[in-house]
Amino acid sequence: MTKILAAVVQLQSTEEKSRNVDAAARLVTEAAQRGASFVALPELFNCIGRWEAVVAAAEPISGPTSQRMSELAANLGITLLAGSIAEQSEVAGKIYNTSLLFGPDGQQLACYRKRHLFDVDVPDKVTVRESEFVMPGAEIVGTTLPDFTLGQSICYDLRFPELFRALADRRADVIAVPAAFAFGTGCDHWEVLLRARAIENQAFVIAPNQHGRHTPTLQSYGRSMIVDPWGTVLATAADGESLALAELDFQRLQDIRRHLPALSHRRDGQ
Ligand SMILES: NC(=O)CCC(=O)C(=O)O
Repeated sequence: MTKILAAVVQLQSTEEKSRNVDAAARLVTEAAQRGASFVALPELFNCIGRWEAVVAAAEPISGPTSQRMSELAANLGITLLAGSIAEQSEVAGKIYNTSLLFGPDGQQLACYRKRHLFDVDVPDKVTVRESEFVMPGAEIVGTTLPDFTLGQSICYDLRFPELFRALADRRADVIAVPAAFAFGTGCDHWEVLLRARAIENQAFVIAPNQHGRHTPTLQSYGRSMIVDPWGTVLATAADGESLALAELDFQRLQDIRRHLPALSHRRDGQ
């Protein structure tokens, strides 16, 4: 198959897990009913807010949220990227920020732990120290699916082109960026970075984001997006909890790579 319909789910998650998981399930179901066979949820979709609340909500990988997502994928017969959840770690008081991938039979196909942690202090825009609560992941994850190879990242990873190049080296056709990208930085950086990563790695970029205010000091930018390998934005979510859908045409991807073979023009293997 050279074409599939993909969907990104935009959420305004809270600290209330059951509400968030129900909202996610409702929009994933709507996306599947509209024909999407690959659906992606945003970062920390099942609980976002104060870090203490996120840590308290952490689950093992095969916990209630992943079981619900596995069942959802199987019932709908779709491939589901469960954006990220807080995963319990071996260190007290710390979690992993973990993205899980489920196949159409409900099987867990991949697990990616966010590698780059958002420790920033941008005056009047955003101040966060994710590493106080989150352990960095070590692995780079690319998974070959029947229709395409998926590379995984999470949010702040978007600023590290070397991760995306490593995913391109693993032959990623689609790179997922589930995010809770901050409003303060998102206005200027979100779309530019997504389009740059798509163009330079000649891959579709699937970027479900959180939108709106989660706490008085934490606000996400929204504008969840699907970008094609030419850098064209194929779909953007409206503000609020919503969906954006777009066709991924893998023949077009191959054509772009053939006509403009920049990835094979790299010097010194870089
Ligand atoms: N959750 C995150 O990693 C946020 C990253 C972000 O907002 C950025 O500007 O980078």
